[in-house]
Amino acid sequence: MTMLSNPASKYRSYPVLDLPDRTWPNKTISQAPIWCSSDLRDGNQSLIEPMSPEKKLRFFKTLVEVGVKEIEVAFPSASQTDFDFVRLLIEEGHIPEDTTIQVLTQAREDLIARTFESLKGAPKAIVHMYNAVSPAFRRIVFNQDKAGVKAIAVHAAELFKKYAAQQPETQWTFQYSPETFSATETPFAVEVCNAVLDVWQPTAANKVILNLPATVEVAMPNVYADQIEWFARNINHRKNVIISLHTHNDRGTGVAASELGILAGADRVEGCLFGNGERTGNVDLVTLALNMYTQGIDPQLDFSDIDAVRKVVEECNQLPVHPRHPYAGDLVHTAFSGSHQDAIRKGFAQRQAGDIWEVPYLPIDPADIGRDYEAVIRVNSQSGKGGVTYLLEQEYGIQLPRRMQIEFSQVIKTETDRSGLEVSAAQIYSILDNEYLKAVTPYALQKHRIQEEDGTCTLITEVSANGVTKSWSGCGNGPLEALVASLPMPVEIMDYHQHAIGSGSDAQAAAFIELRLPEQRPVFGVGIDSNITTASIRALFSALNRAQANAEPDKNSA
Ligand SMILES: CC(=O)SCCNC(=O)CCNC(=O)[C@H](O)C(C)(C)COP(=O)(O)OP(=O)(O)OC[C@H]1O[C@@H](n2cnc3c(N)ncnc32)[C@H](O)[C@@H]1OP(=O)(O)O
Ligand SMILES: CC(C)C(=O)C(=O)O
Repeated sequence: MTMLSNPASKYRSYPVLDLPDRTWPNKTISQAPIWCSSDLRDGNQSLIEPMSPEKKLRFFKTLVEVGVKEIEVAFPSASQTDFDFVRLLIEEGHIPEDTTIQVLTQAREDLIARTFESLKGAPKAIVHMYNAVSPAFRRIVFNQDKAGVKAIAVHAAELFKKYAAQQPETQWTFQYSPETFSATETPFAVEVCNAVLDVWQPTAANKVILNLPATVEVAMPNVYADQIEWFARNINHRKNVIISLHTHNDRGTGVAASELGILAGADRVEGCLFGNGERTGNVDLVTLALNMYTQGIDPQLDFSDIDAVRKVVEECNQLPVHPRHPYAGDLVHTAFSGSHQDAIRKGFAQRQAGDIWEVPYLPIDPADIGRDYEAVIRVNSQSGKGGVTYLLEQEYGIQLPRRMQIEFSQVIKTETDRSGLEVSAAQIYSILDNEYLKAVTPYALQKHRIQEEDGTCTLITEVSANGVTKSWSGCGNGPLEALVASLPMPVEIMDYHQHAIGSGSDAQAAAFIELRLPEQRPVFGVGIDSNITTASIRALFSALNRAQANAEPDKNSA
């Protein structure tokens, strides 16, 4: 089999509503929805190995810590493990007062009875019932017409009332999902939901949740948003109904669908952390929440330590979070490429406390979600001067002058091109050390002495020149001028910079000198020492030796 030249012979587009007066495109999200995690149900049912009770409990506690207030914890009629987990939460008192557990059941009496049984003694609970209502499911799965499928839902709604009445100690919230909602004629989905509401009779004090799943994502997110808006306009008891979204990600637009669904009037969102769930997953609650956060909206979920949350989720699901996963992936705050690094470095440098976040290429301050800045810039052969400079600054406090940034990044690029690998900050420093600080041939400074008299400085150096010890002496207005005067060859100083590294008694000085021998291109030298004059002298020798190395062999020999 290959892809078809005419896919229309096999695939068709799903129903699109006629909604010319749609309002959602003009809206913005201004507050967080009610969040419901389905990690322990939809997420769990899609795992290679479902979670053990210990893992489920660990995950549950993490969800509570993050701030999720509604947590779908099980499908209690599906397995003894799920049933027992609900019992454990209730009997061992793991459910905080402000948190409501939710459980799912098919619309079948035996399963409904078992589901209510699992909840005995719960102070409050959301009981969630579903049946698929789309044409394909009516025909293929239920072999029922519209009336038959509606009757399944209505009958189950009646059973909910019956079983709930037998456990009056619990404060019940009922939830109904017309499964495959997004692949259903929206008027029919409304018709079924209205029939369920006729049974449940929601009130302001006891609202009903109508959860509208994109069970399989079958169309673009704008189509889903139209369906939500149409549904919200036409459903009875709108004020007493919580419209909930449950998007999957088959087309890769689960997040977009939920966001547009919120614009279209939804009050609540079900999903999973980092997007686990059937097939391509449920909508990722972390991405949704942090998308809001980066628009200045309090998401009411706390991901201040996103890596700790990720660790729990990865260990419980036994699935890795992709390195490129929005916000949480290992590489998502990292720039390897030169122009990105340059812009990020400038963004950080120009930031003032209290500024609106505006660091190029970083939609969120990694520190807000517990990430440090170490991984923001990493250097490989795609990198430029900005990255190299940033790492030396951050890790070693060394601030290369601008022209030296250009020169040194070429030194690094030669190395990364040769190896094809990333270079760490430590490797960059080691290259700087070998190339500049250890540039001691042909001239190795042994010692120096400075005398100052009547504003004139005399500098005497003892130098090993090609292994022969020599003494050079020169005068000038300052040590550097005196040193240049002492050299046995003409040199021109093109640039000079110095700065302190660190503070207090451990402080060091870094000096950078750009020097040119006649008819040669300028090169930099670097010196680091606790004494600034010594650092400068070392920098000059470093530059001189590097210039000599570039010079033709028999030129300038002393
Ligand atoms: C989109 C979702 O994620 S929905 C949730 C899916 N999650 C799960 O299924 C959790 C695990 N499920 C299970 O362990 C099992 O399905 C059980 C224990 C719940 C039920 O198992 P079984 O009794 O063997 O039934 P099974 O799941 O195979 O369902 C098939 C029957 O139920 C009917 N059915 C399926 N869904 C529903 C529903 N929501 N409401 C009413 N009937 C339904 C089917 O039409 C079929 O009926 P038929 O036998 O007359 O043809
Ligand atoms: C049960 C429903 C909400 C579901 O999981 C889905 O449709 O994906």
